[in-house]
Amino acid sequence: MHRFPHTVFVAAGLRTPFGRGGGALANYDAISLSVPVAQAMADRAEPDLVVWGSVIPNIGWSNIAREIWLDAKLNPNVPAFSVVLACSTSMTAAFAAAGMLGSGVDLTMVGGAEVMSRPPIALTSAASRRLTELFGHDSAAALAALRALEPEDYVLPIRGWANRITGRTMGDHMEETAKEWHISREAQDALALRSHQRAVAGWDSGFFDDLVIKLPELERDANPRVDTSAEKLAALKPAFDRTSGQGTLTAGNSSPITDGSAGCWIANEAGIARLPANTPYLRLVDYEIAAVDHNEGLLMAPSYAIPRLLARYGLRFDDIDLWEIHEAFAAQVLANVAAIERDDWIRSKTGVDADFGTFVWDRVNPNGGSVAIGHPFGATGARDLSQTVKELWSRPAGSRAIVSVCADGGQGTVALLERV
Ligand SMILES: CC(=O)CC(=O)SCCNC(=O)CCNC(=O)[C@H](O)C(C)(C)COP(=O)(O)OP(=O)(O)OC[C@H]1O[C@@H](n2cnc3c(N)ncnc32)[C@H](O)[C@@H]1OP(=O)(O)O
Repeated sequence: MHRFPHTVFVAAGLRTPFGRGGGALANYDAISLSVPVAQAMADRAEPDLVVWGSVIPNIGWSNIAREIWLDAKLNPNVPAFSVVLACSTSMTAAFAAAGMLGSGVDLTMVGGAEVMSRPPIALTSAASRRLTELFGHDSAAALAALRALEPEDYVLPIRGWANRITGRTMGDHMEETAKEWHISREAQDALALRSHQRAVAGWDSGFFDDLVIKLPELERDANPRVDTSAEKLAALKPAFDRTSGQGTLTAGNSSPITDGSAGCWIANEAGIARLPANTPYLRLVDYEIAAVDHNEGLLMAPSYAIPRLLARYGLRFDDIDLWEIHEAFAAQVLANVAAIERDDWIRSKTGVDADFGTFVWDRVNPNGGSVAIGHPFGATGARDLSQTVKELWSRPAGSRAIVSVCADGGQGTVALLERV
């Protein structure tokens, strides 16, 4: 079975080091933080198309992909467009680019960025209507109205990283899902500790050296902690449910506020041949995008997408050599895996009637995940893809990987990759 009419490859790209919110990269914006990534990647090969995205809206631009490319002073004849699908933004950029290969588009640069340190402050529709009407006719009155703005005239579009419809944060939603799936604090902290230990080991062993560019302000991811431990994680107070005594999500087992930009390559055979000879790449066999109602769990869509994707190829858990699962929260990884381990749940929710066997936990995120590395929304998919490509590149031909990224809005993207 083939998803695409042609063979599609994902090749490892580059990213910035990921900075802590309010830290070394806080003075960048999503464009300026992506420029060095685009330049470093274009030094390796000029793409035929650029697809990029950033989740937090910015009033100063709309097509961020084109702005990055032009600010990077690269060939203006290369087209560029933007996509947004919450935390699955750069996964979606990859899928969009894969579908556009052919007819002169052989090599595409895809990715995303987020500067979570600087969420923009906007005005309500009513306040901006008042001002724009005045600015057209009476500048003095407009300036007076500007000075008279009240706190209720302002909007923080990403208020505490909240879902627009429910007004509740991602953490609030996940806390509810964790309770529903009986995900223990101990299991969450254990996953978080593993994430940090593996990310630190990945840096120490040089795994990240050719995946991450250096910036003057930061040369290595700032979030992975050498100084964390099971005891320190257990001592942290709940971050979202602070009052019931039942809260289990903490600053330690949640992905932190992060700044970063990441890219990778999507190409056909002709495009892969244009990359430097030592560039690792995998075949993008297929992908699945799922969407669920909020009440099913805001971050639970991967558990709908994964069974559908595995069943399409008759694969069982054991056939997947590497699972790269975005860790929005440790609890979200655990809840999604708990769901796909239950045959009855899979059957009733997805219509897939299959026995996938036993989930192999030690194949998950061998070089750390978003809890330790950080999660700049738009960049996470491209980071996950590059990390997967690099890891599976050292495995035998035929090895397979699943990359899974949950997203606000009850959506999720999952890719099936294979070492050729
Ligand atoms: C959006 C989508 O489409 C899908 C998704 O991915 S959903 C996920 C999106 N992302 C989010 O929602 C972000 C979630 N995270 C957050 O909101 C915030 O990080 C948070 C509220 C959980 C914590 O914020 P915070 O309190 O400012 O964190 P921070 O100051 O770093 O840590 C608090 C304390 O815990 C400590 N700590 C954190 N991690 C630790 C660890 N691993 N070990 C030991 N201590 C740790 C810190 O040192 C700090 O201690 P002090 O107060 O003594 O300095």
